[in-house]
Amino acid sequence: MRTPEHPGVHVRAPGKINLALRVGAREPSGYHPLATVFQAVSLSEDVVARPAEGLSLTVEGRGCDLVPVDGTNLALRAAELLRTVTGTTAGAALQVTKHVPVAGGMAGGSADAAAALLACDQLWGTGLDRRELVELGAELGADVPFALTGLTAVGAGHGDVLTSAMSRGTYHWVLALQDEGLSTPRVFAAFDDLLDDEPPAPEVDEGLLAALLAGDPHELARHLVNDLTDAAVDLMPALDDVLAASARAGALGTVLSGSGPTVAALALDAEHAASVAEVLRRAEVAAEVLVVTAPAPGARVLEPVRAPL
Ligand SMILES: C[C@](O)(CO)[C@H](O)COP(=O)(O)OP(=O)(O)OC[C@H]1O[C@@H](n2ccc(N)nc2=O)[C@H](O)[C@@H]1O
Ligand SMILES: Nc1ncnc2c1ncn2[C@@H]1O[C@H](COP(=O)(O)OP(=O)(O)OP(=O)(O)O)[C@@H](O)[C@H]1O
Repeated sequence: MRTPEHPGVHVRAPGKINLALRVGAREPSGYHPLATVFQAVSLSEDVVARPAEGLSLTVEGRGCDLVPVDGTNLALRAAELLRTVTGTTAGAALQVTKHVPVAGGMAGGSADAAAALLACDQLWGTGLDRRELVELGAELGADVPFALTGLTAVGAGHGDVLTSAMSRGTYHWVLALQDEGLSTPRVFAAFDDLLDDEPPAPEVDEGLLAALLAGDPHELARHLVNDLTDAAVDLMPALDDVLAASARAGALGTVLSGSGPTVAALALDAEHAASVAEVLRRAEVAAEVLVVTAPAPGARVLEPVRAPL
């Protein structure tokens, strides 16, 4: 009797915001040392991996027109890397559904890579453990390990050396999304251009970690910081209006996420978040305004994909 074909594996992986992003001086490798606090949010990416000959990819959802579907796509690169490392000859048809804005500073591509790694690992039965997947993820991009682990974590090195951070409670964020993205290497290059002196070695403020431990959004708001803000505004001057409007909208605090242009505004609770979001929408400084909660879990397998009837 013929075994029915595997219906596929559905994995969801979160986008992130950086509650703090401290950046040091460019290293000879071209990378910058970072000290960052990541928080995974409820805006996430979906990847379904189905059995197939060879590797193929479709991308749908928010900003999908801006996403390459060739071998440079991070989800395809992740599947290819897993094949090389494990020596499997199995294939997969990957279906990516995007919700995280493309080039928005929220690591959507990295979430796709994390989700594809886990989905293909499950589909092919390669049986790598979480630690091995995280190591593979780091080869694909600095933000991929965090998309696998999720929740709240301190990132050192290039952002890929993670230590989990204790966090109490649920945080309510209002995200101001832009239509246009910002290129991460360009923002780091602008950061270098704006420097007068060598920046100090980056460190995360203990006050921020204490605020997370206490579950105190007022205290957390006081410690939000991003050293890439001036560089991102330099490349996209309209961001100044977004940051100002977010501050005026009554949020506890605001911060640029990663290399931008997404701006995150912290609210006290769900009701406050809805009112901040409404004020921001009326200010017409963002292409889209969303309310999300955090921390969210890392890449995880969802219910089995149903076989076609
Ligand atoms: C800015 C952050 O979003 C903060 O979370 C991330 O560090 C960016 O991570 P990412 O998009 O996964 O970045 P990668 O794909 O690893 O790097 C893209 C480019 O950004 C610059 N880059 C990135 C990370 C880093 N610590 N220093 C850098 O200078 C480098 O020019 C690099 O070639
Ligand atoms: N699966 C993917 N989804 C989105 N972009 C991808 C993907 N694969 C490759 N890319 C390329 O990577 C670029 C950056 O993608 P991404 O959306 O992850 O940016 P980002 O959120 O600013 O990243 P980060 O916060 O990690 O710097 C895109 O402009 C696109 O050209």
